Amino acid sequence: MNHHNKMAVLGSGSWGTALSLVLADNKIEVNLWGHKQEIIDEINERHTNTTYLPNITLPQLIKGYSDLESALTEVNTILLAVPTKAIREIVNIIRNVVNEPVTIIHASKGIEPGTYKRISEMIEEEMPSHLLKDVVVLSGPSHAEEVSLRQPTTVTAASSQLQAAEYVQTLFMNSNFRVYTNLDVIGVELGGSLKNIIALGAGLSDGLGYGDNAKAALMTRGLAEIARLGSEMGANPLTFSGLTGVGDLIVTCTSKHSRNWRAGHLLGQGKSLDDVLSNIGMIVEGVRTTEAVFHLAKKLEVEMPITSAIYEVLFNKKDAKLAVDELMARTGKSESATGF
Ligand SMILES: NC(=O)c1ccc[n+]([C@@H]2O[C@H](COP(=O)([O-])OP(=O)(O)OC[C@H]3O[C@@H](n4cnc5c(N)ncnc54)[C@H](O)[C@@H]3O)[C@@H](O)[C@H]2O)c1
Ligand SMILES: O=P(O)(O)OC[C@H](O)CO
Repeated sequence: MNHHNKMAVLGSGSWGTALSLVLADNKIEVNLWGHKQEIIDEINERHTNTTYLPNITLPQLIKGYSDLESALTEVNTILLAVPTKAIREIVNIIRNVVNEPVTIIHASKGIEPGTYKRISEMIEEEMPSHLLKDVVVLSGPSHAEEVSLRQPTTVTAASSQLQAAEYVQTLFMNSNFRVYTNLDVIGVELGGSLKNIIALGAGLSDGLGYGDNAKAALMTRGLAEIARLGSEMGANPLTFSGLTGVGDLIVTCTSKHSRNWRAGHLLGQGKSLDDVLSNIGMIVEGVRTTEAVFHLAKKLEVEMPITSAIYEVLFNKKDAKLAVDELMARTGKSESATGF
């Protein structure tokens, strides 16, 4: 049973549209807001969003809005599915429109360069506390392309308030979309954001022509880096063994749908970063997250050799093969020395 029958989803790209479809399947009316008028017109007139989800028909319960104020009318639960770089701007508009406390769910995956903030921290900073009921993060191994085909998917709703996480579980859960709850917001947000760095690395490795051994090494030692930084930042290390840690790492490093893997793959084949990003045409969150985490790791003195290598390839044009050679040539380490 759902507690509410109307929600606003902000962001009409792949993920916002796919999650709107899950909500509509659960008989929730969705006000889907986006800033591109032609996409909103297509959603309302043809019930499709072919730029992001070709061959999918959207349920009638989804209505497109290009005016944010109208999209937020009579809703007390708002889902954000925009790139991390747009979060502060959108929350600032929300705060000027709503009069009652709202629950904000976010489904974005990133860390802000410069401030090193997680998305829930940015939301809490921008939203006055009397207008913010709860913040919940929805994360896990979930490509929009498969969710929109109603293929089995599992995710996690995390909040410091169990009731809020359970509320979001109830909103989204159905026979194709299974939702777990978790109280470890830090671990869930970091797992979902940092796996994108490692997915760029997995794509680079594949693009260079390396095999499954190399990719397994990147994923495993990448997870060790994620857990090392995450523990330092207050996450429960066990969270990284769950859906939002190893689960999302697997799906992003091994799936043809992943924008981050595809970006790494093109880079590994010798394309420039600018060409790669314009070729993909959708948000590749791992690029900005690599920048943020490279500097954060330096500040916290956490060893993250894979992240550093990917940073050098992305931002200092280091040859990707040389970066792999240097990772392999590091001094011998003990796998069990730190637990990671
Ligand atoms: N696509 C997926 O399968 C998937 C799954 C889980 C999480 N996510 C996360 O969801 C977030 C959104 O990703 P996506 O795949 O939907 O991206 P996308 O590129 O498909 O769509 C992003 C949408 O945001 C819009 N946008 C960009 N800048 C904006 C701004 N300043 N204001 C308002 N709208 C803006 C774009 O026009 C586009 O409609 C990312 O953080 C991503 O990591 C994506
Ligand atoms: O397509 P990506 O690489 O942005 O990954 C999408 C999701 O985060 C996978 O869970």
